[in-house]
Amino acid sequence: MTAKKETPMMRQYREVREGLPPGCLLLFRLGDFYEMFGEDAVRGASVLGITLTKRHDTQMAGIPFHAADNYIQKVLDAGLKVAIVDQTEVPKPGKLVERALTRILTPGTVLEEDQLDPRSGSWLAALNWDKKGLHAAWVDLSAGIFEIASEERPEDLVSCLDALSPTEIVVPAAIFQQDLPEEVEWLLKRSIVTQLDREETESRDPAGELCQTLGVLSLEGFGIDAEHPAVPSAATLIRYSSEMLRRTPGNLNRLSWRRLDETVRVDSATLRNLEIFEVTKGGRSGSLIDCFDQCVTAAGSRLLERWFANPVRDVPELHRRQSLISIFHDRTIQASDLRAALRQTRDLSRILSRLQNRIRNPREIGGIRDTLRQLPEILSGLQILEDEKATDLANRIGEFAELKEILEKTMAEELPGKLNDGGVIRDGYDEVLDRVRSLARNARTWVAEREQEEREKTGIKNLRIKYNGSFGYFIEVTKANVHLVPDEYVRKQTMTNAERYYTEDLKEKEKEILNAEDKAIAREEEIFQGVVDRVLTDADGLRRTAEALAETDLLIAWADLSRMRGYVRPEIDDSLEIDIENGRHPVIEESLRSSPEGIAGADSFVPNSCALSSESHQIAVLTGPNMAGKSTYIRQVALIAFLAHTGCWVPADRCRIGWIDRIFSRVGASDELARGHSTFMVEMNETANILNNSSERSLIILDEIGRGTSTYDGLSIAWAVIENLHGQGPRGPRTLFATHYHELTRLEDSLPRLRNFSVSVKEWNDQIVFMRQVIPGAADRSYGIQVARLAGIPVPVIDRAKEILEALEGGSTATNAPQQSNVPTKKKKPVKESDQLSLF
Ligand SMILES: Nc1ncnc2c1ncn2[C@@H]1O[C@H](COP(=O)(O)OP(=O)(O)OP(=O)(O)O)[C@@H](O)[C@H]1O
Repeated sequence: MTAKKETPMMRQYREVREGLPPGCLLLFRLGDFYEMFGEDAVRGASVLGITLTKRHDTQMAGIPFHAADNYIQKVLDAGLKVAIVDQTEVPKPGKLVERALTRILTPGTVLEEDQLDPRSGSWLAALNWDKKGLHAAWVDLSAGIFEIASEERPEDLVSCLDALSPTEIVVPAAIFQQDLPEEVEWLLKRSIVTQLDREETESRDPAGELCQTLGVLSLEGFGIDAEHPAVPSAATLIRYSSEMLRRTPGNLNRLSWRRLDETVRVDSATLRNLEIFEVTKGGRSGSLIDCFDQCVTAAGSRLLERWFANPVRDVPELHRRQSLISIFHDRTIQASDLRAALRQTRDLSRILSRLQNRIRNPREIGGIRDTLRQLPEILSGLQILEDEKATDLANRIGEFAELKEILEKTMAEELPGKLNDGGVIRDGYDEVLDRVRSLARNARTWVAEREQEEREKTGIKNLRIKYNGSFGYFIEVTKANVHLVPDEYVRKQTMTNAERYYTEDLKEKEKEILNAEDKAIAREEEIFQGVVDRVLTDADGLRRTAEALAETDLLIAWADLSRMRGYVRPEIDDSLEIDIENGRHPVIEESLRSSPEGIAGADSFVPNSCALSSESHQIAVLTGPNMAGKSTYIRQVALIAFLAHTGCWVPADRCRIGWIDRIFSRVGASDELARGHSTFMVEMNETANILNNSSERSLIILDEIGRGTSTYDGLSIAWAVIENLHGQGPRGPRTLFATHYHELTRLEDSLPRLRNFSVSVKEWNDQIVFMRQVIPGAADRSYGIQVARLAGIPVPVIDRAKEILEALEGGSTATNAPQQSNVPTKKKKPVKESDQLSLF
């Protein structure tokens, strides 16, 4: 049997297919469709839910070219890459059209508007792990941000990456042959991972490669040594992105080194526990970031995400952000005018990134023009404030008067999404273009007039001259009037109800029109490219402007919500204290505002104060009934501390915080269970991390540690943990410890820097009323049974529980209750002094 001869087009296809990286779906442009063949077609059809067909034994599936974006998004969501082969010349009859691989789209390298979340960064990260620690580089190609970091303790860097939530991570395949730290494995499990071969990740001169892309002679200008252990990861990212974009990224000119000791470290567990970016059950709604995002521009929201992912210890920088909020807070009218102007701006930084990577779209150039139109108003809006920091912000915004004039002169007011649609360049700007356009217009008028003439000549009242892509211009006559058609009409196509004809002079005109239109589009393209090149000469200034606009938007949004919600400017200093007067939990406060009936009947948030000092009142042990508000209180303190380090104002009447190096939390464990650890193991791992890594500058919140094991073991561990955090020295980390172990309140007698607090409740007719107030002193009872009743436990069970409790507390056995010695009571010591407490 002879092998079937390969067609030239299939050769074209095969040549590209063979060179593609694994996991790619190849979309091959065939006229108005992107086609997939063979295995790609089978896979694509199942991912996209489209029909699989077969032609000459080859399986095929296609998607319309014009609707490709939606389909591409689905493929990327399924974790696959998409290779695009486009036609690179205008098809000519009888000749194989030239095609080329123009892009490989991967989740971390997409730049197209439709495939990016406007309010979230799109991070592509590269990791490497060796004896010196974990090394990483990450880039947002859609915004031109490029950073590296390296840490001896992998968990520190993992939490920094966790906050960024990379859409794709590239790693050398060999990394999996080593024993990876558990945190790294966990991070990789949650992302789309691309494994690269050795030759793709190793380079003789990674620093040199980086310099070339960034357009610099050395990395020293960025404060980065060529031997920095994360430099190879950064070079890997450049190589990988270049392969996917089919060119070196054109919008990277800076590399920053994220020094984690300049930031407030918030480990991954704490990010999740405090629901900073996502709520525990998944999704952004109800998270802290959601509560603080009231930006009017997408770039403002992305900046908020970056500031939340990178809380800083840099007190002057925090003061700068706070002062600007303060000005916008006080000058409401000016701030609202600025906001109105910002609302009219477009996403400059993403548009620029696309242009710099040769993804051009006339509407986006219109977006730049629309933004430039707003700049004078924004500039004067900032200058009018007559404030040094607002002026600094204004100084980062350019005017671009000349560029604006060029865009006004050249670009039409209403712009099409595609260059080929025509109508991009204004009438009157270019003589050549005007001439060809008027030829086309005249010819079209000729056609319209001709229709009228033909109707009169033939007496066919409903005769129409129409146009379609495959036949060009034709005359359409309904079947009933066919007998009136003159001889010179040439029949072209028969329809159910009509006949279609052409005439020689109509064909001549058609040629003239199409010719003129082609010429017009070619001329428009030439002018448009000139405009794009001109925009790019201002790229650096435009990018700086975009950053300043995003900052203005974010700070005005924060000022606005601070005013609406009654937030205050926190004082941040070098002290070792936290002093919050009437603090509130920002997310719960807002949710109570919108739904006035909480489960316990609360109708508004009850504020509570907090005073901690590493040197005097370092540890607060918080007791109180279930549902009283212990977790809420300790979380609210951590959230206020977190917010203060982003520059934001905080929900309190007054707040002073000595800067914090790390925020630790040990609360909740749900999603950690997925790692295959028991609740108790997770709890102990996290506690070990806290004990080993906290300093006198840290803030720790601990919620019921020790509850995952037997009461005595748990209590003993909790007791020893508090003693360790207190330590023997003069100071220790500021700590809030919420617990149901009332025995721990006795530590106040032996540890001078520990204070007891409780959340108050009142008893009324055997019911409890939650007061939500944190007061000095330990709680007297647990009220667990009353809370169980509130939760809907059946009455007989509640009654029986009461009997058992009474029996335990009174030592009676009349109710057939368990013996007191088997069940720890809340009021009694956990065990006999001699056999347990002597340990403490
Ligand atoms: N200060 C407050 N003002 C108003 N409502 C509050 C306040 N604090 C807590 N709440 C409400 O009470 C509910 C229970 O609070 P929280 O979970 O903090 O209690 P808890 O003492 O930690 O309970 P448990 O010991 O059972 O874990 C919260 O979901 C919230 O709706």
